[in-house]
Amino acid sequence: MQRAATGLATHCLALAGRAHGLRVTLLVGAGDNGGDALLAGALLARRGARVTAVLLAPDRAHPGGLAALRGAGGRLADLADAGLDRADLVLDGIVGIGGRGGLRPAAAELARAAAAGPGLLVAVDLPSGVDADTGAVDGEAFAAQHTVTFGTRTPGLVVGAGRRHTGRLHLVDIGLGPHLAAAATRQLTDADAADRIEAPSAASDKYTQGVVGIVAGSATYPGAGVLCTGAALHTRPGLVRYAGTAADGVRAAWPEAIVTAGRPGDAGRVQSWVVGPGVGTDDEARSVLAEVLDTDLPVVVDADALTMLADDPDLVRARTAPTVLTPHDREFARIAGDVGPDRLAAARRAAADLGCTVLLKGSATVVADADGSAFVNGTGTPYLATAGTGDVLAGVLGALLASAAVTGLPAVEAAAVAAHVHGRAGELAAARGPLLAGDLVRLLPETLHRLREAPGPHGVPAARGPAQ
Ligand SMILES: NC(=O)C1=CN([C@@H]2O[C@H](COP(=O)(O)OP(=O)(O)OC[C@H]3O[C@@H](n4cnc5c(N)ncnc54)[C@H](OP(=O)(O)O)[C@@H]3O)[C@@H](O)[C@H]2O)[C@@H](O)CC1
Ligand SMILES: [K+]
Repeated sequence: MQRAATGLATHCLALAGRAHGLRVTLLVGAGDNGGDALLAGALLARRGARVTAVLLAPDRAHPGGLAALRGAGGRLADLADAGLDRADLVLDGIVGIGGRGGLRPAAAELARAAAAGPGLLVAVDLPSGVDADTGAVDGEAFAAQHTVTFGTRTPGLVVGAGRRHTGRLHLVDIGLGPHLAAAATRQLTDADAADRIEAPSAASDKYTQGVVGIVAGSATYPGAGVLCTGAALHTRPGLVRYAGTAADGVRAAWPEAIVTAGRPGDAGRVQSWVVGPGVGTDDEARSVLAEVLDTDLPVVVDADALTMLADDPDLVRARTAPTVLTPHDREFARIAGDVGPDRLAAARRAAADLGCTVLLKGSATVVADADGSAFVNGTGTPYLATAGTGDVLAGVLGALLASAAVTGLPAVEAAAVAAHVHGRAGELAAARGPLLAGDLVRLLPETLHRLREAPGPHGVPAARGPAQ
């Protein structure tokens, strides 16, 4: 706890820019979260801050924290005299990972008053009122501008409403060890993603990198085919085959692809399929979807194919090869019912029911597998909410699944890597403002290069480009 409190106080000092004369209000619950706030408040008081603690349960406040604050010259105040209308900094130690259900009335009132006041709002470990596991908020929650969290990124900080209440996230290492890796829900780092994308070696040829087949777009709307094929080509420079009625548009845009205007069966040998973006939902599209799902190859089912699948989900249940569904919330609802406030649980439920991997797109994309293992994506930008970006994600994922068929990477990890890469490409493209989906395609090689150069756990780049 002392380590957590020291890290917390250090972040507060950096955010406030000074300690001397700083007016700090601590909102303190009865658990260790309140203890962290009291201990950090004591450290700030020793540096000259004017610290006031408001105790929600005076009889049960953390004794060590309370003694430390008193010893450092901090003072206690009633709920009615919290000073939130004049505080420079508010530390939310009402409740952390031990919280259950929505905030109780007194706690909710403090969260509201803090939000209405002028102080910088910093949550201790987790904004109070946010469900640590799901990010769901039932009623009121502390609207943090910054959250200082300990040891690991709790899923609730990055998914659902929790993400909006977290503000900027700061991680304090308290020596908990690698429990992120052991947790059922993980978040990839750049180094994790790079480790899972094999760089081509001198021994590679276009087949050993995996060949992806794309069924996307239509004669009238070739755009989805062009974006999806371009994304696959820029992710794995192996071989990309295209089959469908957008053949002319795709051929003109990407002479590197092998293109047929025929059916998937006419395309030649592939190791994975992407089916759905912009294909429509007519009888021809339905029969093409059935043909692709009838193969024993990994398949990404996206966009229109998800709409068609909603009429016959058994097409996926019957498969033995990996299937990855990539719905946004409305597509998800057609197949598996409303997403609801708990996105991870919804994705896990659908994955288990259909026996596949579900990549649920949104401001925080989550990926779940039938066995319950799951990833919360940590990359991206609101600018990604624009036409065609889903076609790009499907192409990236198809390419990674094709190489996964060679390397043995589980489909759920390929999906998590695809979401991570897609988000990083979005961040790169959005550096100068709004982005177009085509920008993502062009920036994929640079994005992958940057991931490989990202520091790994030992401070060296995770991967050093093509192996010799
Ligand atoms: N674990 C670790 O390794 C480390 C943990 N650390 C820290 O410990 C924190 C976890 O501490 P914890 O387990 O004491 O629980 P905590 O979050 O303080 O909540 C319990 C209190 O909240 C109350 N309460 C509950 N629901 C509520 C609601 N809806 N609305 C209002 N109140 C509600 C509940 O009340 P009760 O039900 O008892 O009446 C009880 O008083 C963690 O977040 C981190 O900060 C670090 O120091 C470093 C190492
Ligand atoms: K908190």
